[in-house]
Amino acid sequence: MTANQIFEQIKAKKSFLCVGLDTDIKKIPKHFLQCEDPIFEFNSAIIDVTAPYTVAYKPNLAFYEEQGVLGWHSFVRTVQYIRANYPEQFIIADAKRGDIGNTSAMYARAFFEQCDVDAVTLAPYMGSDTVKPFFDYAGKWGVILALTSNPSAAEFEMLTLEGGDKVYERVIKTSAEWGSIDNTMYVVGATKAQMLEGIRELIPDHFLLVPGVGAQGGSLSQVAKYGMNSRCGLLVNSSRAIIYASSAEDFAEKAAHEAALVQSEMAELLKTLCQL
Ligand SMILES: O=c1ccn([C@@H]2O[C@H](COP(=O)(O)O)[C@@H](O)[C@H]2O)c(=O)[nH]1
Repeated sequence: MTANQIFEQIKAKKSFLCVGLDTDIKKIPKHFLQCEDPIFEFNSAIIDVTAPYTVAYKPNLAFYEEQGVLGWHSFVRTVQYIRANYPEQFIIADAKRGDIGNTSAMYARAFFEQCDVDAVTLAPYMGSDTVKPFFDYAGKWGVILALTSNPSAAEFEMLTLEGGDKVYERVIKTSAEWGSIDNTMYVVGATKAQMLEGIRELIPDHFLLVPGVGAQGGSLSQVAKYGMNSRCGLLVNSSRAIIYASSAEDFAEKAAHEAALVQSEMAELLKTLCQL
């Protein structure tokens, strides 16, 4: 998928919501535990009700790997389900991969060949040879961690380097040369929304994946104010606040309601800030 195709979806849905499929078997409604593949059954129910309000899904691999081989199977089935039923949706494997070149090439094959996601999140700490193998696949994306949403992000990402750049700024400036606006996105946490203004000076045109609204308390309006560009340029993720809106029988209805609320705020922001 190209950046323009993502933008077309944003315009069509009036949404830049990414629903995070952080499916914790201990948190899903109890009746799913009788199914052969509870995580997949829960995910497909959530996807069916949230798809009208979202342009992307982001399964986080930790929640699947925690279940061993069965969890990987649930992950693959979830990706196949989205592809088959909602082919317009952008699928991000939140795996935070990155290793020496030949190993990274194996990660890229795993996610782009064995399992047809659109994008993988990447830790850039080890440098260009760890990220570039993901750019060998036309239409696929690497989503590079830049300024993350967690409280201890400052321990490394905010350190000032010789020359004055913060570590996350150097990550962005350097890695922006490795790929293009059609294969590189950056993770910037919604909990650091005001920093988006400076980040946009470095990368005005790149898409940003922004986690941290909802359960982590980041502000959607602040993210849009500081981070939106003329083609929106944002995918804002919310996981727990949507998928666990209720743990009772009405879980799907409540998840749809939460997603619809976020989408209507997004529609308003797109109208005001992006003239859409
Ligand atoms: O900086 C980051 C990078 C990744 N994440 C991931 O996004 C979701 C957020 O989930 P919520 O339930 O909406 O808080 C989760 O998968 C994180 O691992 C992040 O939060 N911050």
